Amino acid sequence: MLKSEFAPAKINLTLEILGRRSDGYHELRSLVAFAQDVGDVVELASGSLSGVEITGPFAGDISGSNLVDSAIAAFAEKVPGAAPNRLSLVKNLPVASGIGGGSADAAATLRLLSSAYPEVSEPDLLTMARVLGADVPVCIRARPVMMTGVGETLDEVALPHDLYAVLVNPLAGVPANKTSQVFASLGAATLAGTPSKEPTPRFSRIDDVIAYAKARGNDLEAPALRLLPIIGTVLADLRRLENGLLSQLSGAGPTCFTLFKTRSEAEAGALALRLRQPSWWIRPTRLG
Ligand SMILES: C[C@@](CO)(OP(=O)(O)O)[C@H](O)COP(=O)(O)OP(=O)(O)OC[C@H]1O[C@@H](n2ccc(N)nc2=O)[C@H](O)[C@@H]1O
Ligand SMILES: Nc1ncnc2c1ncn2[C@@H]1O[C@H](COP(=O)(O)OP(=O)(O)O)[C@@H](O)[C@H]1O
Repeated sequence: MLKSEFAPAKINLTLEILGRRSDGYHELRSLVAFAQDVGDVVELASGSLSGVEITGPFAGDISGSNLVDSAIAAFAEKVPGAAPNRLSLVKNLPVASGIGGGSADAAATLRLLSSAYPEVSEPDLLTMARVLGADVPVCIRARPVMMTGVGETLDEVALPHDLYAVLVNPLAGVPANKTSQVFASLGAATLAGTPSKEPTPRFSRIDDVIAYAKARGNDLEAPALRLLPIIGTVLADLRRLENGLLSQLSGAGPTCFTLFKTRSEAEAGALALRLRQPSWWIRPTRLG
């Protein structure tokens, strides 16, 4: 059996942008969860050459160098003598969509490669992850966290068990530098110092999560809507779904989500939306 790692979709249940740093990056505060059964798969393949072969419905949409290759290179640099590896990637997640697909793939690659090196710890992987992208550390964890800094500070959060979502992407054309355009369009103020840290929230019931997410929202929603107005249609359609508790944008978009209390409600929501919008990518999932 070849080894494989699941690379789950990341969902920003909230995304507050606290200000712009002098290096152009933004300090943020985000409640992040992961889809339990929607994601890419990174697998060790046979062959002696280092590199990645890509299959799956969105294999053709990755432009430029693949983050899996970058992760292989980052691992080889930090672990001298690491054997070259041929990997395969099943690309199930739409590319550049605000659910961190590339970051999840890079993180899954680092986890997979490290499984042969017990001396490589999670802090080592988090250090490698930081240089690959702001969202890669959180995808190393792949568990619910409060994410702060530019994405490198991770505080574990307990989410109620029964939290379900429908993820929706309209598969509209997205510009190559979408994330930096959305951040730039926000026009956030320059930070004077390090933002003060809030206590990590505690959620005993789903209603606590909904109240928190409603109050915090996603600060990138307005600039993302300016860049991709179809996000407005997605959110309007999601907000009409029966039993939906909250509909919001994830990351810099354009993927949006609606939260539900049960799997059957999420599945019914996905089915209803597929009838209205057959060309959209629509996935019900459990969050954790
Ligand atoms: C917005 C978020 C929220 O989770 O998610 P996505 O929409 O990408 O899924 C992330 O912060 C995206 O992380 P990631 O996609 O890894 O970003 P990077 O490749 O490091 O940076 C892409 C660009 O986004 C901007 N950027 C990113 C992160 C951050 N904290 N501040 C920023 O200003 C910068 O302009 C940077 O040039
Ligand atoms: N394995 C990969 N999967 C997805 N995108 C990748 C990958 N490798 C490189 N990329 C590039 O990274 C950029 C961001 O992709 P992605 O991580 O899917 O976006 P987002 O963070 O918005 O969900 C895209 O321009 C894409 O071409």
